[in-house]
Parts: sequence; structure tokens; C-alpha cells
Amino acid sequence: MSRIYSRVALIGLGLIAGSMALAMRRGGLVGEIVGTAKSAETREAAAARGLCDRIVATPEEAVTGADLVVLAVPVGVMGEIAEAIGPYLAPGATLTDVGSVKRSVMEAVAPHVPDGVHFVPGHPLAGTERSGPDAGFAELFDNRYCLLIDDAAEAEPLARLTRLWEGMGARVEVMDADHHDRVLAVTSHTPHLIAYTMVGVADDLSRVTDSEVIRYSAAGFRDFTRIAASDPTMWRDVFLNNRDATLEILGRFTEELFALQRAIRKGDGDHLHDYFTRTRAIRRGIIEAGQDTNAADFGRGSGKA
Ligand SMILES: NC(=O)C1=CN([C@@H]2O[C@H](COP(=O)(O)OP(=O)(O)OC[C@H]3O[C@@H](n4cnc5c(N)ncnc54)[C@H](O)[C@@H]3O)[C@@H](O)[C@H]2O)C=CC1
Ligand SMILES: O=C(O)C(=O)Cc1ccc(O)cc1
Repeated sequence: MSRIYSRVALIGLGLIAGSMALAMRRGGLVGEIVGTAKSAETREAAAARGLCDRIVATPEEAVTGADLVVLAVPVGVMGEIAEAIGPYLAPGATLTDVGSVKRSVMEAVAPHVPDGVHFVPGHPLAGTERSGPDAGFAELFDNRYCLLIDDAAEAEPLARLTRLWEGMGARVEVMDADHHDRVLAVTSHTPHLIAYTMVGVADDLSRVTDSEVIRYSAAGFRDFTRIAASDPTMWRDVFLNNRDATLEILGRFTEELFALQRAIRKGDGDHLHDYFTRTRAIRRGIIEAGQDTNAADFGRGSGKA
């Protein structure tokens, strides 16, 4: 495959940027990869792993001369980094991000994008609970969706970025930012909050039952502990930045939970059975439609049973 960009700047050198660097190299998709991260320790670890051709100390230096700039930092700091790099972005360059929330990132970044620079927000639906420069791997995006946001994006930069993600193994879909945030509140953000809560509850209980909660934990709870090991900064920022959609889904979730709680208290087995029959049909529908691509190996490197 011919080179899609000649110089890519990766801002933030964690799981996603590291995986992008390895996947871009695997496909021979780009020329030079320049990286930067806030801490010297992260930059050194990324250098030791050979993730980039060049690692520099500041985002301003990294973006100079780049025709693709990727913001791969927690969503809460995207705006301040965009402000810092804005004056250094090359005319004609594409700026993208990989944040888990889209509307607030776009609102924070867009005011700092100079005329002549194309901003195409993105979000790969692929990840693990691990973070940092040692966490990335080249196959992370294989057969996973990557959502690109077309609210204001122009056709040619969108098509070019689509080719890059496809070259990294992903399937690209295009949608608007509000739709993205509503869907992700259901499929990712609220489930993460539930996992965090369940592990917190178990931790409270373990004071009563010593380590039994962990020793006898079945697969369901182990999956919760994997998710609840995800990066605290990243997930704090996700909830603060997708507040309305997450609160809406949490409201619905608690209503349903209370209904199930009442059914258990009243011994209403029919209610429980009907509910579980409906949810089982949903899961079977997903498998039959062959849409279970994101369930396969999120547990990579997690020691999941
Ligand atoms: N972890 C996951 O499973 C997924 C994460 N995302 C999104 O990708 C983005 C990056 O996530 P990860 O790679 O998982 O995170 P990570 O924690 O592995 O890496 C984040 C990087 O950002 C740098 N950073 C943090 N604060 C900074 C600041 N103020 N200035 C400059 N650099 C800073 C860190 O040094 C680190 O290099 C986030 O916006 C997240 O929402 C998207 C899909 C999946
Ligand atoms: O580790 C998991 O199970 C995930 O759900 C990974 C993930 C986390 C955040 C995203 O925005 C997208 C994917």
C-alpha cells in the first residue's frame, strides 16, 4: 500500500497511540512517525520500545511539518493541547483525535483549528484496560469499528483518514457527534460505570468476608474487575464530558434495576423469567447477525480466564 501521510505526529504515547504507531508501521501506511508525551518517563519508555521514528519533548515540536496530527490523550486535556499546537499546524494538515467522547472534544478543539487545517474527529472502538506506552499492540484495531465524525469534516480529508484506519485493520463508519455520544453512553460508558460500582460493592463486602469475593469469583465478576482496572484519568474525563447522555442511560438503568429488585422481593418469577428471556434473545441476535466483533479479545494481556 502506498503511503497515505508522509509525517504523522502522535500526541500522547499510550495504548491507542502506541497501537496506531505499530499498526501504521505494519501496513507501511505512513512515512515518519513523530511522538510526544507529557512525562519524560513515558517518552523514554516509548523510545525504548521503538514506537516512533523520533520522539520530541513538546506537542508544538511534534506537529511542525506533520500532515496528520493525532490527539491521543485523555478527553479532558484535548482542548488545551489544541490551543498550544494550533499556531504550529501546517496548512493542509489533518487534525484528528481518538477520544471516547465526541461533542465536548469537538467544542474544545475546533476553536483552535486554523483556517486551512482539516479537523476530522475519530474514535476507534477498540481498547483494553491497560494504558501507557507498553500497552499497545499492532493488532488492536483489526476487525474493530472506528467511528469518524462528519459534522463539519470535508470529503477528501475524511476519505484519506478512512484509508488510514482501514489500513490499520479497522472498519470505518461515519456518524454525527451527538449520535456517537448517545450510542457510546449505552454500549461503553454506562457499562464501565456499572463495573466500577460492582467492584466497589465487592470491596466493601470483602471487609466482611475476607478474600472470598476474589477467591470464589466467577467469570462475570472477573470481567467486571478487568473493566474496573481501566485508567482512572481517562474514565473520569469520559463521564465528565459525556454527562447528559450517561445520566440519561443511568436513569433508565436504575428504573429497570428497581423493577427487578421489586420482582425479587415479591417473588415475581414471571417478571424475572420474561426479562431474562428478552435479554438472552438480544445476545443471540447479536451472535446470529455476526456482529460480535468487539467481544472477541478485549481481555488480551489481562490474564482473563
Ligand atoms: N483505553 C481504551 O481502551 C481506549 C481509549 N480511547 C481514548 O483514547 C485516548 C487515549 O487513551 P489511551 O491511549 O488508552 O490512554 P493512555 O493513558 O494509555 O495514554 C494517554 C497518553 O496521554 C498522555 N497525557 C496525559 N495527559 C496529558 C497532558 N495533559 N498533556 C500531554 N499528554 C498527556 C499520557 O502521558 C499518555 O502518553 C483517550 O481520549 C481515550 O478516551 C479510545 C478508545 C479505546
Ligand atoms: O476494555 C474494554 O472492554 C473496552 O471497552 C475498551 C474501550 C474503552 C474505551 C473506548 O472508548 C473504546 C473501547
